Amino acid sequence: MAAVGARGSGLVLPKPVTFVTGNAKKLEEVRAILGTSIPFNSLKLDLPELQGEPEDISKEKARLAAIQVNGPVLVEDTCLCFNALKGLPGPYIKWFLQKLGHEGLNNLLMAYEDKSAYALCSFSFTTGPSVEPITFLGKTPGRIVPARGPTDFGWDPVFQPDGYEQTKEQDSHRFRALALVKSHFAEARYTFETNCV
Ligand SMILES: O=P(O)(O)OP(=O)(O)OP(=O)(O)OC[C@H]1O[C@@H](n2cnc3c(O)ncnc32)[C@H](O)[C@@H]1O
Ligand SMILES: [Mg+2]
Repeated sequence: MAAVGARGSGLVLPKPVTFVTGNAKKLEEVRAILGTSIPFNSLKLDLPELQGEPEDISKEKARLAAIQVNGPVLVEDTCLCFNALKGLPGPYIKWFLQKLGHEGLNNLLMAYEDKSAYALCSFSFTTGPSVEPITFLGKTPGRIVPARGPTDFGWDPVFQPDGYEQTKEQDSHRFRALALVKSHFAEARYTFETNCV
């Protein structure tokens, strides 16, 4: 992977990592999961999103974010995939949720016995605008249920993860994908020329 220079055996990046998202709840979860393991700044920006496969959408978000930030960026795209609908709404869940609401999401599966679904988080990281992003995936299997519980984060009320007794921070699509991001950072041993603010 390209980086600006090497100090010791780690790669030296010109700036701290910026996590780019327009979603305050995502940012809250990423902060809670990462703690101080990867120091990062955040930037609230709603990036345009490609249509297509989750990994490609996430990588393209990272490319666009890196151009804006002109430095290392981390981005994330989340899908909610219904197995009976062959993975749809998938990356388009934001718009389905906005237009149909929780009840409408349940109604999409009315004609099917199979209510199983999975949440998929795709984080992409790049050290800068000219570097191909790397993607880290985390998946949570579960099922679509009538809305219950807190209503402050997206489709949480209608998605019941298998083994849902654990809290989201301990075991979720986001947690699993971020575990891979952390491993990557530990292996690469990045250091930064300037401190995070
Ligand atoms: O700026 P970005 O990071 O793209 O933020 P976004 O809100 O547009 O997020 P996505 O494009 O990834 O769309 C995912 C949709 O799923 C929702 N969502 C994402 N993660 C979730 C989670 O863990 N639980 C519930 N809803 C979630 C989110 O609120 C969006 O409506
Ligand atoms: Mg988005």
